[in-house]
Amino acid sequence: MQVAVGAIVREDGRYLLSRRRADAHQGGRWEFPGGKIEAGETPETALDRELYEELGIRPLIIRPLISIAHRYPERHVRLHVYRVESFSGTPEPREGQAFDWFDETALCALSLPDANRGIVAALRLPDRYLITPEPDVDEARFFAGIEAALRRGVRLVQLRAKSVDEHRLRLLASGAVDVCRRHGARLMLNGRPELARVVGADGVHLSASQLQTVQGRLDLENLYIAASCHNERELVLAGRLGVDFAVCSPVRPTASHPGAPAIGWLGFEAMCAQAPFPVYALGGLDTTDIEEARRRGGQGVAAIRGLWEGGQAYARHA
Ligand SMILES: Nc1nc2c([nH]c(=O)n2[C@H]2C[C@H](O)[C@@H](COP(=O)(O)OP(=O)(O)OP(=O)(O)O)O2)c(=O)[nH]1
Ligand SMILES: [Mg+2]
Repeated sequence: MQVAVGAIVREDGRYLLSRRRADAHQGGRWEFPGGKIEAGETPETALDRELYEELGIRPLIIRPLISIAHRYPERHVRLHVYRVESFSGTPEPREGQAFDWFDETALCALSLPDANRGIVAALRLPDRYLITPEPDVDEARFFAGIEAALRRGVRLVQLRAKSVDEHRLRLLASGAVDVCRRHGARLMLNGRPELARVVGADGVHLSASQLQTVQGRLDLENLYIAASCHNERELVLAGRLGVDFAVCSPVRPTASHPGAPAIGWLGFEAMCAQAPFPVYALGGLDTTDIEEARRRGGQGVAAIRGLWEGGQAYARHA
């Protein structure tokens, strides 16, 4: 079943959610308003009709957010989710449903249909994800580089330091957490979940090889979990593990991974269609590619060089 869904956002950043009728599928849970796409409709026209029928409003500015396929035991759905950034009219419960406006924290505490986990992640994540270049001995310059990116608006950072020992990684991670905190940004640690917790990181980023070793769902409570994926098999593993988002690469051939076969924008698009969570494009990209990544169904762009000091190389791995 194809479904059009609207994440309606108000000026104060709150989202409108309605309560599903007790006797409906997923009854009693909170939903983003929307409904079934009927024959002859596009997702956009269905969204327009549904929001009018359910709330008496007309969407004015909408932006594709994420597309999610989900199998409930009793039906399969594909949710075409839009961020509704402006609308006309005043929302009223035209079908007798309860509805309310929720900020991000309240949203995370609601009981939502299982398919909605990826919607909430997409709403909370930014459109760029900085991956740090491998740090060299000049740590001051390394932290200054992170700080400069944060000043340019980066809000999500992965500390990736593959060549350092555990002790130095811990120091670097603590320093990176501090810098990110000061800018209201989140830090993902490429490393062990225990270390992420100890240093106060916001999440852990798993390599594709770490993905192979985890069995079942990984429950890290309030830590974000992300993973690097290069093909659809790895995306399936990431889904089983319950990641919040993934990075798919390489979209273009890169200097840091010479010889790795590029997936191209078409490959990226196919991976986004498969993933029930937000996906960043990685590999030879910078901020000028964000629009393309979003058109292909992605959350945005992840980059080392492309988000670092205006694209300058920092070290040999950058
Ligand atoms: N509207 C909406 N549907 C969702 C969300 N998450 C989610 O899994 N779904 C599922 C639940 C349903 O199986 C399906 C929507 O179908 P529906 O039957 O409620 O659609 P509708 O509004 O056209 O319903 P109705 O007129 O028949 O009452 O999508 C969500 O956030 N919003
Ligand atoms: Mg509905």
